[in-house]
This record gives sequence, structure tokens and C-alpha cells, in this order.
Amino acid sequence: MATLQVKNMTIGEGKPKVIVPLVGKTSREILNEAEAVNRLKPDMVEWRVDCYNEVENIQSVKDVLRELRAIFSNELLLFTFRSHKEGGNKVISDDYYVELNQAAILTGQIDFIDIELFNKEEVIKSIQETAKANGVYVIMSNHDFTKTPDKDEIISRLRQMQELGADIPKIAVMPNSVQDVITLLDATYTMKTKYADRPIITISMGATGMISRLAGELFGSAFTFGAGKDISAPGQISVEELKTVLDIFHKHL
Ligand SMILES: O=C1C[C@@](O)(C(=O)O)C[C@@H](O)[C@@H]1O
Repeated sequence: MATLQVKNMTIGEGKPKVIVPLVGKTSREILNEAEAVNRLKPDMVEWRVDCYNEVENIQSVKDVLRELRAIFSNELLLFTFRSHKEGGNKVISDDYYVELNQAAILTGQIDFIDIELFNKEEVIKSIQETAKANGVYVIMSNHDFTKTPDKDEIISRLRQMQELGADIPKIAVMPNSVQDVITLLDATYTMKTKYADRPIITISMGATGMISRLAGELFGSAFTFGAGKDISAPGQISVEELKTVLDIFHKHL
């Protein structure tokens, strides 16, 4: 599994890097949250723009992005519109999904953009081309909030993302048993050792899946999401606790 160098961060080696989501609803809430999250010293900050009540106003989105960049001048910034069908907060049209993501890329304020795999090919292509042309890296993602697909299906989705040219393929799934967590970890390790030629992110959500957020250095997940002011998905623990465990793994591995 090759690493990816972005700014001064080598992604895919050593400790998993910590991403903290921003899930505020108003501009004010988001900026207050950002100040608090900044103190946690995350490696990357994810703005979950689907939580923002003005997400349908491109100018407001751009204004918030400018302020976020000023706060997070050293951290990587990830822009994510999570669709309603994959656990997000708002339903928007394909056209607006493309327009919003392209506008975010063109601000020059973000480092990464999230594009969901389960989109029409032309939707993925248009956003990806804009990202490439503007030096923005693509995390391609897929989420299942109800179950864990089998090992082959998890691997097949991650490989599909890789074939589509994602810089970082990512999958988050919900376990209904401990065996499901083992399936996710098994798929992750097989991906890391057999198929991945770039960093990947894998998550088993909920309390049962917590180990997947802690042991990425062992199994092969390059990033892990920690809770800032609020969680953006079940199973996220505080950044402080998360970093403690990541340090323990790193020290002894
Ligand atoms: O895709 C992911 C992963 C996530 O769902 C998690 O389980 O930590 C949290 C989301 O904010 C993010 O976009």
C-alpha cells in the first residue's frame, strides 16, 4: 500500500491520522465549533456541509469556507456533502451536488473533497475532473448504516473506487454482530496486503465497531474519525481518548 504525501503529512504510514467533523447548523455554530475543534489539534477537519442550514446558498458556503481556512491554516480541510441515502441530512439534486462540490473546489480553500461512489458516472467524473485540475484530493466513499456487506463486496467497492481514480477509497459500514466487525477488519487487511496501491479508510460503526477506529495502524486504515463538539456517526469517541489509544498501538507495534 503506497503512501500519499499531502502538504507535510504522509498518509498511510504510522499512526492513523485523526479527522474531526464539524456538524454545526448555522454559520455561527460552525465557527464556534471550529474554534473548539482547533484546540484538539486534528490532522484533518471535515466540514459536513449537509448539516449546514444554508447549504443551498453557494455564497454562504463559500463565506464559511473562507473563515474555516483562516482558522485551520495548518490542518487539512475536507469538504463533505453526505447524501441523505447514506446517512446525511439533506436531499439535493444531482445537478446541485455537482455545482456545490465544484464551487467548493474552486474556492481554493480545501484540500480534500468527498465524492460518494453510488452516484451517476457523469456526476463523479465532473467533480473529479474539477478536483484534479485544481489540486484537490478525492476521498471516494460509501456508507451502509444498516448492515455490513460480505468481505468480497467490501473489497469490490474499495477496488472500484481505486479504479475510478480516487486518491483515498473509504467505506463505513454498520455491524450487527462482532463477526461483522471481523469481516470489515478482514476486508481491510486483505485490501492493504493484496490490492491497495494507495491509502484507504475503513470503519465499522457503532460501539461494537469501535476497535476499527482504534487499530487502523494494524489492519490498514489510514484515517480515523474522532468526535469534536458532536459526533457525525455512531461509535466516534473523543479525540483525546482516540489519540491515547493510537499512541499505545504505535508505541508497541
Ligand atoms: O464517512 C465518514 C465516516 C463517518 O461516517 C464515521 O463513521 O466516522 C463520519 C462521517 O462524517 C464521514 O463523512
